[in-house]
Amino acid sequence: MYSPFNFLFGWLSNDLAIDLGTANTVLYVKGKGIVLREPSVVAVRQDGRMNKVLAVGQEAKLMLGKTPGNISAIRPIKDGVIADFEVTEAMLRYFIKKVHNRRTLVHPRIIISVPSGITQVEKRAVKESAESAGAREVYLIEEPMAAAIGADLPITEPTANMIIDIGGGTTEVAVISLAGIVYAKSVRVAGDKMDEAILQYIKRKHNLAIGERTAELIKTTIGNVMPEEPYETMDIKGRDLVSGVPKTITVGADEIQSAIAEQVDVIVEAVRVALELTPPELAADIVDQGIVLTGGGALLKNLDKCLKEETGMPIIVADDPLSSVVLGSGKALDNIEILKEVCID
Ligand SMILES: Nc1ncnc2c1ncn2[C@@H]1O[C@H](COP(=O)(O)OP(=O)(O)OP(=O)(O)O)[C@@H](O)[C@H]1O
Repeated sequence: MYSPFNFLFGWLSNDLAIDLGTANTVLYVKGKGIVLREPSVVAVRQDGRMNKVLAVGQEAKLMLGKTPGNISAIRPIKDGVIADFEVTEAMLRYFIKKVHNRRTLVHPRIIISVPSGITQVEKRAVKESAESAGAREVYLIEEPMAAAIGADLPITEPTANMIIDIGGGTTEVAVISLAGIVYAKSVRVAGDKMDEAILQYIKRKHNLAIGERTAELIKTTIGNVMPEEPYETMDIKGRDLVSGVPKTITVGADEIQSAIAEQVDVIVEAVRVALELTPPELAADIVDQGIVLTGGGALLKNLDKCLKEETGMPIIVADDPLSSVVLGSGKALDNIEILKEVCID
């Protein structure tokens, strides 16, 4: 409900929602909406024992695979969890400062989304890195819950809300009812594993070495789970593994489909298992209301069609799948009642 106090509080507040993703970090400021979206990459130079941060986000991503010996472009989040604590903290500190116009005295309340079913140790790492980066209070929310709120599903109703969130590191499949998670499964197969599979395929089939950025570009350009003839093609550059010199080849969408088939199967299987384990009354709701697809992986061409064919359920791609998680976390932050119900310890 609108109130001048809420308005004023929202305006003065520095509270943040953060989707600390394997591929992208997205920040939402209370009262303003999404204010930052950058790749979760940090370029670090090793000076003896000290590490110096050279670049963060987009600038650092451009350096992936192109750095000289003493500089490394690090992705500190792996499979949805913190793999490098120090670098994650430096990245968070940089992003928080950036959205608060480099004011260092700001100590916001922060809500961060985490994969469902992560360990206590992994949760503590997220909380501590946010605290070290300047947070006053840290709340955690499970990604599928945040994605469901962000996709405007009626999570507090006694009805099944089924969500599939496909990110860079994890695919989360969950059924939510009455603001609680009835079923959740997180599998560590998502966009990154598809990129890796494309990279290996090009190496094996075409004797061409490519980097992970090129592999991702192939996926987002001609990646298609059910391509049709005439197949889309793309010219890609890499290093010929036989002659050792740079070379350009043409790949087709049919090839990329077979390269990522194993990863797509894992996702389909996770959804099938979730449907099998959902209590019958809730399963009936899913038949009526369908399953909502979020995360960057939802943009993979025809994945929705393939999931529909494999499960027989209606599949709805969220309006802005790359933002669902952070928008949901932001909504929770805006509403204390929801925040109390959906946050985890
Ligand atoms: N058009 C597209 N087609 C296929 N994949 C895409 C497309 N656009 C983005 N992606 C993929 O989506 C993934 C990133 O999605 P998202 O930002 O939701 O993940 P994340 O939140 O960083 O990861 P996680 O939730 O696993 O920690 C990347 O693997 C990216 O390549």
